[in-house]
Amino acid sequence: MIMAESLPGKRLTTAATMLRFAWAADPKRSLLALVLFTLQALASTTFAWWLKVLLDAVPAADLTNLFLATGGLALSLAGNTVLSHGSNQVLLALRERTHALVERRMVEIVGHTPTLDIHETPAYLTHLEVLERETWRFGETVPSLVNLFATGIRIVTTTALLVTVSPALLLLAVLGLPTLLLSSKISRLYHLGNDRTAEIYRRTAVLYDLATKSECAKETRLLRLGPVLVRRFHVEYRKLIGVSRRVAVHAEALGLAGRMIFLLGYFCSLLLVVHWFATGRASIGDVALTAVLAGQILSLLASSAELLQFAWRNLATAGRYVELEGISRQARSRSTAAAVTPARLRDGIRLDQVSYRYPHSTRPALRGIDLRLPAGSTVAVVGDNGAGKTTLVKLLTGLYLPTDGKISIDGVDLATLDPESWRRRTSAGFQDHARFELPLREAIGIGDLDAIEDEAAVRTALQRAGSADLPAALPAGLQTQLGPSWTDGVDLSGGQWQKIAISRAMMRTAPLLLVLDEPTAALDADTEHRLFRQWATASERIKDTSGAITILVSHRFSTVRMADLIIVLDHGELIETGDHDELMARGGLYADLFELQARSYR
Ligand SMILES: Nc1ncnc2c1ncn2[C@@H]1O[C@H](COP(=O)(O)OP(=O)(O)OP(=O)(O)O)[C@@H](O)[C@H]1O
Repeated sequence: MIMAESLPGKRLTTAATMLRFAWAADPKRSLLALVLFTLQALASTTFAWWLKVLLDAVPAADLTNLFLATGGLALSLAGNTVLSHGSNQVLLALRERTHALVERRMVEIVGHTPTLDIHETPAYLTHLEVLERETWRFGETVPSLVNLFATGIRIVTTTALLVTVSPALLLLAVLGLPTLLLSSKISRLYHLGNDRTAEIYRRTAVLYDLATKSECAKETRLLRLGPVLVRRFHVEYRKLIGVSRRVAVHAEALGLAGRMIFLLGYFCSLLLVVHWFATGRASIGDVALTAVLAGQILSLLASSAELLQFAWRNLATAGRYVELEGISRQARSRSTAAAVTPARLRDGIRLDQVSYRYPHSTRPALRGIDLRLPAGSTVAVVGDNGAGKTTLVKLLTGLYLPTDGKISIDGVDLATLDPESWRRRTSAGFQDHARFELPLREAIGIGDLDAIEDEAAVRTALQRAGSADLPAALPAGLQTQLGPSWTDGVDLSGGQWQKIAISRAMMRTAPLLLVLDEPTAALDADTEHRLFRQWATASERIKDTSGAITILVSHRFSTVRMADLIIVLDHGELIETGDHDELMARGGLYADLFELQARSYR
């Protein structure tokens, strides 16, 4: 995994990405920020110059220079005040726009990634979480870079003025280096702190949701989980504060150490100049100039250390974005050299030695699967909990790529198919379906975006899902707003939500692959049986035109037995295939499971 702070080369790419963001979000304001911040830095530097002119003019009673310096000082101050007001306004607007752009890009990155890796790899989840909290950092890119540059110029010019008193005072600037060097170490500490707290944040978010989300309300109350949740929430929060405090103390200690080294140098230089004054080698103006300028260098170093830390932390956050973008791009790049999904299936789907291991899992969820799903067939997948059924259907729909082996669609490797074109020809309904809080028509219509406005298509999908009567049961029919979080929203029963998920899967009229992963679990066995018979008849009707394959994952053998092909999985391995009669005759796991269920119904 690439961390922005561990690879200097990556930092440059990251910095370039951040600048591109600021430019894309608001080119005019980015330019304006650049100009205003540079002018502000110049105004502050001229202030030190006019101060020197004033101090030199006092002992010589040079009235012209005294008036000139007074005017210059007033102008520098006024310029600084006006410019800092203007640059802050620009900064606020730039920050808002960049923040909005980054959020939009994050939605694109996550939403357009065809596979599920980003959601299931802990390191990527950490990136997502930190980015969610820190997208505002992208808006700081231009100002923090300009500020850093301007502070650098001010340090150099102030040191140059100091050298006019004595070159020995150059040492003062050298003693400021530890402060600057330590700033990158300090920001690394904060970055690692973010990594360490991400999981704790996740746990507090889970506990918060458990305590506040309506889906959990029944169980949390019946189980009297309230006090337990509050206690655990406090424990996690204490951990969070503990880690953050430890990081802050460590960082502050380092920062303080750097500043103490400089302070020591500051006092030594003052003593030295006072000594020169006492021995007649320096004027009172030199003492005053050293006291003012050395103090200025001190505050400039402190602010540049802070700016550096800030810039490193911005880069570290942006590094997380760059990494996620890379993963998304890699996943999407498949579509560029991609083969196009066939208009109809002739041969079917083949799996050759297909294995899949989840990220960070030691055991494969599927191992060495060899299988042929003939075009036009209805296929049932059975097996105990955790056998790998859902993993198999996620591989077939392209949500994961096999870690080994190959899945071919009519001889074409699925990994080389344009994911978009394959998605357009697949439909799926899952047991853990999403509850889209949209108007009913849209919650179903999104099953086929091309037909989302087509009310007749939505009604046909409802019919095919055996739910034609659902709109009539809701206050505004197809226009009913779903979801309890809306003022006029309606919450539904688990079975009704499931009917919507199945209707969504029925929106496509000619999919090549229809996957139903226990979407009927909340319906009674008779309804499931009737629906599957209906789908099997429908796919029989269209099999000559599309060669569609229907895959059903179910624990109900009364439905499973109707399938043309039954696949039996056990601990990630394919142990039996055949139709019901063949598998019963074999007397293996399928026959045992079937008998067991049949007995309980007798
Ligand atoms: N996101 C994930 N990360 C890591 N392991 C996972 C993930 N999802 C599933 N697994 C593991 O993969 C194995 C197969 O899971 P899968 O969901 O495919 O089983 P299943 O046969 O569909 O089970 P069920 O009948 O309970 O739905 C299980 O051991 C499970 O713990």
